[in-house]
Amino acid sequence: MWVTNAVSIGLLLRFYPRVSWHHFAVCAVGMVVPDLLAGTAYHQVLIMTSANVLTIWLGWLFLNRFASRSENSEWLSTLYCVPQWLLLCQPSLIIGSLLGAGGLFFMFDKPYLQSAIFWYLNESLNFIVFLPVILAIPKVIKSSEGDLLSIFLHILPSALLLFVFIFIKNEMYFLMASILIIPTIVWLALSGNLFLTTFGISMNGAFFFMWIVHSSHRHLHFSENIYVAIVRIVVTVLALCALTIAVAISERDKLYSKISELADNDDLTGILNRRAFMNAAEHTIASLNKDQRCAMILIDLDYFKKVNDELGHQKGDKVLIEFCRLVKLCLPAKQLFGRVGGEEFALLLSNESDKSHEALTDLIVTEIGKKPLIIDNEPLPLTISAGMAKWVEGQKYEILFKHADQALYQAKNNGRNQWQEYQHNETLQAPASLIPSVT
Ligand SMILES: Nc1nc2c(ncn2[C@@H]2O[C@H](COP(=O)(O)OP(=O)(O)OP(=O)(O)O)[C@@H](O)[C@H]2O)c(=O)[nH]1
Repeated sequence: MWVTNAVSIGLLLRFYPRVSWHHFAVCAVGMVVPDLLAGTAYHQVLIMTSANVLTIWLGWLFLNRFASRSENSEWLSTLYCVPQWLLLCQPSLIIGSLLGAGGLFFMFDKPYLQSAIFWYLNESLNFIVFLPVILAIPKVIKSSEGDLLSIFLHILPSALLLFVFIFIKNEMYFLMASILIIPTIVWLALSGNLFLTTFGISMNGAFFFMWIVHSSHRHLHFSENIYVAIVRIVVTVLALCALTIAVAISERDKLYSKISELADNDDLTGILNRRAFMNAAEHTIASLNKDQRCAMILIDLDYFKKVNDELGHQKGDKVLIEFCRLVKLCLPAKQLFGRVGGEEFALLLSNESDKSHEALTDLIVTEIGKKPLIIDNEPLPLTISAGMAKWVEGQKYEILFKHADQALYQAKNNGRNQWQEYQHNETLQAPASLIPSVT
């Protein structure tokens, strides 16, 4: 029963703006039926259901109007949204619990007022345990794709605990389980995985819920109720801390990958910039063994200054973008491609045979030179020149780059629209397949 409020608000928020009064009515029915089945008095059911539906409606209204969402309207994507939920749900929780417990007090003249404290505490716990899960699941499941083994391994300890405690019907075990699981939740939170953290927290909520169901706290004295209330507050605060840590870590990771993407990629073309290409190429070259093959190709657009001068810098930018798109289409996966100068680009081909390095260089130069690029629906003839140098054992990045540059220089000197291979005896050889263009 208690759980339904948080789950209902979560679902209503997920399906906003399709929510209408029908949905609140369905929530009410969902609350009335279990109470009636449990044999609760009609008046009592009416008061409790009204208080619950009011809690849902107010909570939905407050969250919907005042809580922040990210640009793509996703919940649970900003750090401050976790404490924000709690804060925004407070009025609905307080009003709902006071009305529910107060109504019961006036109608039945029993000491129901102190149960307002329980009503409120239960709701707070549920809001932390269930609301984030409902709001986060569609998003975090998406982000966890491809990591199923890790999800399984993380979930396993919680699932085992749950299994064990379901079959041991002793209320103290449930309480112990909800405390024992806390290190697992902290571990999940520190891994920054929102999905697993919310899963762990909901497991914890389940243990705790079972403890409440199995325990006879409803008939305890006020001082014992206070003890139960303190345990609830501790569990609630721990769950909130874990959730906040997980959100903070996943936010930090997102920010970090955004920053490194901005730092490594060229603004205009999106491919690696000079520094990132050099770092990645140095790393690849250092990891090669003598049996592996690798080649550096430097590519330069022919007479690019003319494009800028005649058509403008903006068109020139579009040419660079389109050129990169075409090269990427020709490239096999995991090959490094970077912009190392204004209109100069570098490729590091590895894990291919010598033959295919040559074939690939030939393909790129021929493919781009043989058809005009289409820029703003207009054809624009463009040719490129390239220099290729094969890696030999022990060679460093700088030397390989210098050799490719020398071969490029030779290709330019030989009339452009062609590629040259650097020869270790310093003599350069023109491939027969390409005819130099006249521009
Ligand atoms: N549109 C645009 N032009 C750029 C960019 N970076 C460099 N350039 C231009 O690229 C041109 C390079 O000119 P040059 O070095 O003379 O080379 P080229 O005209 O291609 O002649 P060759 O390389 O000898 O065939 C210059 O006009 C630069 O302004 C850029 O990001 N966008």
